[in-house]
Amino acid sequence: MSHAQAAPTDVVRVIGLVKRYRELVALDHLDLAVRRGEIFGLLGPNGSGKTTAINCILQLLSYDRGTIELFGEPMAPGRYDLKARVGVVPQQVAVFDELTVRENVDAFCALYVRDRRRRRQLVDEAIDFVGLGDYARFRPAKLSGGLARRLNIACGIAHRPELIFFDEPTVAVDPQSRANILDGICRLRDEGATVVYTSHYMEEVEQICGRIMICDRGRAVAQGTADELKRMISLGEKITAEVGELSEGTLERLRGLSHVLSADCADGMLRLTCEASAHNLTDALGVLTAAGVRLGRVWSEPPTLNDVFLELCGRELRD
Ligand SMILES: Nc1ncnc2c1ncn2[C@@H]1O[C@H](COP(=O)(O)OP(=O)(O)OP(=O)(O)O)[C@@H](O)[C@H]1O
Repeated sequence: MSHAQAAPTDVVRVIGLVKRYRELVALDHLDLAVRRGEIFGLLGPNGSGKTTAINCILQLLSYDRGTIELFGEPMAPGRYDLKARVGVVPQQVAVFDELTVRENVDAFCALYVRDRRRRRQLVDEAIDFVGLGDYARFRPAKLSGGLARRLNIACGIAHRPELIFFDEPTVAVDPQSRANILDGICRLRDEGATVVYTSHYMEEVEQICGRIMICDRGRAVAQGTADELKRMISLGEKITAEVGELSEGTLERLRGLSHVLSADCADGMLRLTCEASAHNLTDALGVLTAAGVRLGRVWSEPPTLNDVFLELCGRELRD
């Protein structure tokens, strides 16, 4: 993959990042460019290097090679001026058990904001933002998993950072908190923040991210919008049909259609994969009808990001 293009609006720019843990190459010449005001998705299976990349960018981890710039300036462990402009919501909930919800948010905000009055306002806004107003006096142990995640988010965003990293914030979260979290991330973007969002949930990434980088084994496999990624693969359409008896000859005729990539039948289900074409369904139905095949339900689906991952990396996104 070519080096990330520098653009004046890039908020994060990473070039050739290499991180090794002994023999294991966790990041293998990773390039990354995140534009101001976007939600940028890092999509990859467990162990693909997403957390390592974030920790290197934040200088929480040393790395072997590579250049990292934030807001157009070189990032280094001592650049507290840059760090103050960044918010982090780590994968594991990391809060103080002995402090209340409100005291926790205040403690994190105090790392960046000295003025007490200003801080009181920011803390109130962050608690409101994640919908924890009724729990402000609770200690974290009393919160459900989803509410604890929301507290984690409030702690990461209270100081109004321009750039926010969310590392898998919806893992093991109930649907209501998940919707609240995704909605909150979009609102942060709408208010002007730039967001880097890591996940192995393709649906979430597709739902909220403008551009997406697919990563695997520490490498950037492909990047673009979800539509651009889907156009990078040969698969354009998946057709499924409930069928009665189907002869090997009919299957062969389906395989012979000009845009069909594969045709297989098992347990009364016919599955076709096709290149993008306007006539896949009518062509397939033509063959099936001519052969007198009894049909039940028939449906067609566009590729998913899992299909993109499968074709580019040779395995499922979630294994
Ligand atoms: N401290 C460590 N020592 C040795 N290997 C590590 C360490 N931390 C991470 N790794 C390895 O580096 C690779 C990348 O891990 P990383 O946690 O960055 O992936 P990830 O995409 O964030 O996945 P996950 O969602 O599971 O955290 C994995 O193979 C992991 O086992």
